Amino acid sequence: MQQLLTTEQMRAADQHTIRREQITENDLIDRAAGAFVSLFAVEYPDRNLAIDIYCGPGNNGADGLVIAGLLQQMDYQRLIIHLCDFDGKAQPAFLVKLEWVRKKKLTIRSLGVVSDFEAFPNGIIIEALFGSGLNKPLAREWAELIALINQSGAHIVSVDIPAGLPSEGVINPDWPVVEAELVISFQRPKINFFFPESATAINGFIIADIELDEGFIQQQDGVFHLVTENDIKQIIKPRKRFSHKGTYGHALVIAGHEDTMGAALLASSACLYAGAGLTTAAIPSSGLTALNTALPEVMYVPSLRLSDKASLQSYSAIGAGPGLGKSTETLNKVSLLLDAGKPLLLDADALNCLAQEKTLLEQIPAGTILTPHMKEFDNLFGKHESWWERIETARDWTKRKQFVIVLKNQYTFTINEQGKVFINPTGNPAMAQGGMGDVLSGIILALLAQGYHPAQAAITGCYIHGKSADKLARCQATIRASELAAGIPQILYELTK
Ligand SMILES: NC(=O)C1=CN([C@@H]2O[C@H](COP(=O)(O)OP(=O)(O)OC[C@H]3O[C@@H](n4cnc5c(N)ncnc54)[C@H](O)[C@@H]3O)[C@@H](O)[C@H]2O)[C@@H](O)CC1
Ligand SMILES: Nc1ncnc2c1ncn2[C@@H]1O[C@H](COP(=O)(O)OP(=O)(O)O)[C@@H](O)[C@H]1O
Repeated sequence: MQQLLTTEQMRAADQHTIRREQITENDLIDRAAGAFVSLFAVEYPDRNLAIDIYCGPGNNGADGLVIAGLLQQMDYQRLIIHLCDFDGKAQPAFLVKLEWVRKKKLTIRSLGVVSDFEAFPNGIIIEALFGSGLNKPLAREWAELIALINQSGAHIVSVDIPAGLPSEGVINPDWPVVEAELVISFQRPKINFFFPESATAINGFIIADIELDEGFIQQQDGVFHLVTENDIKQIIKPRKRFSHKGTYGHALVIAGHEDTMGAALLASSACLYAGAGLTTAAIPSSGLTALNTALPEVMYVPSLRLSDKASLQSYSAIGAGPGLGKSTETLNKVSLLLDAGKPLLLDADALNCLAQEKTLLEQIPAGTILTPHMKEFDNLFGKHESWWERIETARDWTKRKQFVIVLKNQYTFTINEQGKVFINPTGNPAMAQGGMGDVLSGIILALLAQGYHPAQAAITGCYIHGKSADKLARCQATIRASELAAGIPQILYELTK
């Protein structure tokens, strides 16, 4: 997993690197600027582009100054530096780099008043006003300048992080923030890049490697981790020689209602494709013909027959919720499952019923996986004003009750029993269609049935789900949940070969 760092941890990594390599802060700024321009030149190769570089008073501004000098060395012809220091707080590193850049034949303007703002029409603004040193919302001249930058019509490229966006913590959508087309960030994405409230500030980001000590970074005791394909390859076990259907577990999918039988079919098919040895669907009898036609490999049990603990004993893992409907019957079934002593996944209406009977939350057994989207999460655990607070609540619950929460979103967060957060990098907007969640629960259930640890099943399931969608999205704009499910075996093949 890639450890994501808070600003404080990133500063510690800077200091560690400075000590270990016996370099100075100024050297690190040069390195950061060098890494920035290498990526910038790939994204914007035209040397005749008009580029305005807006520099603030701290190290972020110092980066901007060196970036300007390096772009000049790379033959970018139309560069103008704008110095912005409304508060008269220029930092030492900034002053050193200013002296350096003044020796070059570059146009340098001081922005005394905001109304002097100018930018090349259709040009590029490299925004280096504030980076991770932001310590309060931007106000007065800064807020006005940001509004002008955003309205300029220029392509905005931010250095490290858009000015005004905090690196971690609550993002208040009312705070002024630069709206960057691209952010070139150093070493690691900031934690807040993965929260939906950053959407206004960030259209896309790429990471510039500034060669901080990776060993030190990975040793930090961080909460947030970005999942990588390598991690997933290490978790997934290839199918064994001499194995048989009994080796891969028996999954029970409790899902579907007369009007929502598709949810049960989607979850069951994903469970099959993700490799459960046996899959049984507990659905209303009205769905039997559809089940036999669409998924002949899946067995059937009338949901009414699952009436006591003994009736659940033959299953290796149970997933309940997709399309079940909010009813007393569903609530009774969920109560029974909480006491079944089996690896358990609760989704959709199973969660909606728990939300109506909150005392049951305390009875959720350790190791259970809950897969809510934002609305289901808030129904269960209370309304939240920000995603940061939502994650804090999820961490409190998982640590206290030892269950796992999969909070679904563009970047789905899996929160494990220790309160660690694992951010899923796969997936895309072509997935924004009904039925996707049903497929996700089917995949995770299949992994649970195969004996994967709950948090690993959740992390791996999210990755496979998004990766199957990413493959389809290479040549199609929208994806049906059933297509995504059918793509799972190929993804598993790629991840295990
Ligand atoms: N490891 C890394 O990530 C590295 C980061 N570097 C750069 O250093 C930046 C951080 O530099 P700094 O810590 O100097 O911070 P910034 O350059 O982000 O800003 C610091 C200055 O802004 C002031 N300030 C903060 N919030 C303000 C507000 N709302 N209104 C007015 N003034 C405000 C502070 O008092 C301080 O004077 C990073 O974003 C990055 O660009 C690189 O230069 C070196 C390595
Ligand atoms: N824009 C997107 N980017 C990445 N993943 C997405 C996107 N839109 C939806 N998804 C994924 O699709 C699934 C939707 O789940 P859910 O809201 O429960 O859907 P449903 O109830 O319709 O099955 C989640 O796993 C979510 O992460």
